[in-house]
Amino acid sequence: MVAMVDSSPAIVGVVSNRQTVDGVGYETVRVRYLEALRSTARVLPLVIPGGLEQENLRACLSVLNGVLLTGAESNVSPSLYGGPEACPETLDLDRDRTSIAAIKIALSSGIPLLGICRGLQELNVALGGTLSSDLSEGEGLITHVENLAIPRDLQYARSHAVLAEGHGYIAQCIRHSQQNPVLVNTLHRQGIARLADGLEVDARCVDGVIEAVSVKDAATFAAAVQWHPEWFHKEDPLSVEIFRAFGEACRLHMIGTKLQP
Ligand SMILES: N[C@@H](CCC(=O)NCCCC(=O)O)C(=O)O
Repeated sequence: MVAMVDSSPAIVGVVSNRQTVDGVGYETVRVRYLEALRSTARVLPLVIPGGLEQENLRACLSVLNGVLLTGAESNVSPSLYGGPEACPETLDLDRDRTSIAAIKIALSSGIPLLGICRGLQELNVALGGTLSSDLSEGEGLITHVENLAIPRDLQYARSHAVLAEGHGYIAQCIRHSQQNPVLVNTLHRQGIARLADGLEVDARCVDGVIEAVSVKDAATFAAAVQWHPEWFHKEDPLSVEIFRAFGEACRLHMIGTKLQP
């Protein structure tokens, strides 16, 4: 008798951005994130549109084995963490609604979660933390924002060191990659101000800014980074480590759900 091997891939939802160009609305995801999921995490990405109703989002997550929260130019609405009012053009309330709800459902159902840049900020806010709306106003902080006047590859070049601390998922990835401290890229204006109680710090920049976090006592991989591992997902040892660890957790989730009666 020939044993049947199920080769279907784990499926990872990617929350998209709502953007308006020439008066027309679009849901967008940068292709680099989808490529990192397909070729390095070895999972199948599916886009989750922003602004989904709670019921439909639950239905969506019930067939997923992981959630990726990408970076975005838009900021998390300060109304979600008691911050100062922001210009509406800088926000994406549809994405906020979907991401925050998706984080809560994923964590309560043991679905693996990876946040990148805005995704890290969403995770902190979803769990009750706050954000600094402009890190450049903090005394003694290095520049964390990208220079938009230079070519894209240079904007994503490694620019400052982060040092692992604790034993969370990203701290482990950094140590496995055998580079600690490790140089990362940086393309964000905002950052964590007060860390949510449910999170632990996995890495910090030399200036003290929190650069990576893990969910305390999570049932599975649930972590986020402030830098952009998707940019070097094929060749950079730490980026490969992060996407592989996430992919592995998604496959374990898939096997677990298939074994359930
Ligand atoms: N707007 C926030 C988050 C910054 C961020 O996620 N940048 C990534 C932009 C590129 C991308 O979409 O991947 C902040 O300024 O801190």
